[in-house]
Amino acid sequence: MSRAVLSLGSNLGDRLDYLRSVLDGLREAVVAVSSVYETKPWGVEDQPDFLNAVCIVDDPARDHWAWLRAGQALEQAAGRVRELRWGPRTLDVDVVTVDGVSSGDPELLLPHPGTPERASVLIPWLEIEPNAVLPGHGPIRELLAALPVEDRSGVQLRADLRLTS
Ligand SMILES: Nc1ncnc2c1ncn2[C@@H]1O[C@H](COP(=O)(O)OP(=O)(O)OP(=O)(O)O)[C@@H](O)[C@H]1O
Ligand SMILES: Nc1nc2c(c(=O)[nH]1)N=C(CO)CN2
Repeated sequence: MSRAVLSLGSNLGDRLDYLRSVLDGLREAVVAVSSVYETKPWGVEDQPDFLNAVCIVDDPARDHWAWLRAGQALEQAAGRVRELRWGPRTLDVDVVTVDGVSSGDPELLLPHPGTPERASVLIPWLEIEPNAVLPGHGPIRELLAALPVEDRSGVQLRADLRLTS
């Protein structure tokens, strides 16, 4: 029933391993995975750089709430402690979009409202889905082009780090 775009982020501990834990945990549902990017922190700037990636998952048995719960369970398994909003974390899994679903529920806003401003989501997403459209906002290629150049240059491909073999 639902195909979702998930954004993955980590800036504490073994960052790559935490991102990998998501792909391991959702293995049977993963249909596409971006490269890994090293990104300058937005929101709270005085914190370590993040590794970010985007994956697309598809599972007829899961609805949008199930994707949120799956992401939260993986965050917990990574020992994530909720402290500061936009602060450092071992693992962050955000549900960016779920096909055909829009939601104003604060527990699960869809599409995720931060997406149009976040080069750390748009760049990896564009890599695996170049023609993607963010519902209510337009083609992600255009959203990315509209961001300040310094936002885009803060997102660097780490070709040496791989999530898949
Ligand atoms: N699309 C969504 N994906 C993930 N969490 C969401 C979404 N919409 C709302 N939430 C809610 O956001 C709450 C806070 O999530 P979290 O601590 O990851 O925020 P954050 O990563 O600091 O900020 P941001 O959501 O802006 O990236 C969660 O309890 C969750 O229920
Ligand atoms: N570059 C980057 N910055 C962030 C990120 C993230 O994933 N990437 N996540 C945050 C927590 O919401 C805060 N800031």
